[in-house]
Amino acid sequence: MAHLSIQQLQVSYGDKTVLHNIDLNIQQGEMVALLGPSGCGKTTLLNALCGFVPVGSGSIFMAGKDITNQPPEQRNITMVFQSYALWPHMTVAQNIAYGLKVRRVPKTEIAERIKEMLEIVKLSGLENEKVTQLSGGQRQRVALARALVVKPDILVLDEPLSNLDAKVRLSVRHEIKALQQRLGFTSVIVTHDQEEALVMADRVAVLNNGHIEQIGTPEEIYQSPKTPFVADFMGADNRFVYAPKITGKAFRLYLPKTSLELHHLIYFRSSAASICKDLDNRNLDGLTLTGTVEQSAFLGQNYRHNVRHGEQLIQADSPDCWPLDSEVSVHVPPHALYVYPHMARSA
Ligand SMILES: Nc1ncnc2c1ncn2[C@@H]1O[C@H](COP(=O)(O)OP(=O)(O)OP(=O)(O)O)[C@@H](O)[C@H]1O
Repeated sequence: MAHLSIQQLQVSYGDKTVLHNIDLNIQQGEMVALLGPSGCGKTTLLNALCGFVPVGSGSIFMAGKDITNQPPEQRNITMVFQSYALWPHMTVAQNIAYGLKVRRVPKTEIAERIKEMLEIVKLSGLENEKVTQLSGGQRQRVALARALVVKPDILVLDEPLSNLDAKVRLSVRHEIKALQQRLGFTSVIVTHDQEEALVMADRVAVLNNGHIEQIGTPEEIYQSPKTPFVADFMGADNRFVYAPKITGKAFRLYLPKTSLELHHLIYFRSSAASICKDLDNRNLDGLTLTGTVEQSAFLGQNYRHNVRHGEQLIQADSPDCWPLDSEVSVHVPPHALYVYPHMARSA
C-alpha cells in the first residue's frame, strides 16, 4: 500500500479548476518532485495535501487513512518554505523546538531531539545564535530541522532552494537528498528547476495546466518523455514537424521501429546532435540533415551552433567551433529523437 495516495483530486478557485483528476501514489521513504512551469498547479497540490485549500472532489489517504477533510493541524505533515519562514526573534534551538512545544513534548525530550537534529543538519554549536545571524544555507537547514524534528508522515518542500545563491543551492540540494536517504523520510518537493528535480527525486511528476503529464524515474522522464510538453520542458530544445515527403538527400529520417507515413512532431536536444562535414554517403539511422552554420556560441565544454536547414533553424553542439557559412551535416541518433504523431499538417 502506498504511504500517500492521492486519488482523482480536483481543486478549483471559484469557477476555475486548477487541478484535474490528479492520481499520485507515494511510497514510504520516497521523494517525489512536482515539476512544471509557473501556474501549472504545483503549490495548489501541496496546499491541498496540507489541508490549506478545500478539495472539490477526490480523496487523499495517508497510510490508508482518509485525511481529505482533516484540518491542517491534525495532519502530520510539515512544510519547508522557499522563504524559510523562521521566527526572527528566536534562536536556532527555539525555532527547532517550536513544533515540539506545540505538541507538548516533555522538556528533556525536546532538548535531546534538538541536539540530535542539530547534529543531523550540521549546525551543532549554533543553537544559541539568532537565525538572523545565519547565512541563507544555514537558515534553510534550520527550517529543515524544524520540519523534521516532529517526525512528520510527509515532509513537503516548496521551492526550498530558490532563495539560495547558485553555489549554495548545489550543496544544499545534495545535503537534503543525503539526509532523505539516511533518515528515510517521505517527501514531496515542488520545483520548476528540472535539474533540481532530477538530482533530488526518486520519481518526478511533470505537471501541465493542472494535469500530471508524466510520472516516472528521473531517467524515464529525461530519456523517454511521453508527450511533446514533457520533451520540451525537459530541455529538448529542437522541435520540427516531419512531413513524409520531405525526405531527400538533404534530409533523411530513419527510425527502425517507427512508421513515418504520417506527419510527426520531432524533438531532440542540441547536446544529442553531432556536426560533421559530410554524411551524404552514410545511411545512418536517426536524423541526418545538411545545413549552413549561421551562428555559434561558446558554452564552456562545447560550442552551440545554429544550423539553417531551409526554413528550419536547428541547434546542435560540437566540441569544435564551425566557421560561419560552413556547409555541414547534422546527425541525431534514434534514441535521442522524441517522435510524436502530429495531427496538423503544418508547423
Ligand atoms: N488563491 C487563489 N485564488 C485564485 N486563483 C489562484 C489562487 N492561487 C493560485 N491560483 C491560480 O491557480 C493556478 C495554479 O497556481 P499555483 O500557484 O498552484 O501554480 P504553481 O505551479 O505553484 O505556480 P508557481 O510556480 O508560479 O508558484 C494559477 O492559474 C493561479 O493563478
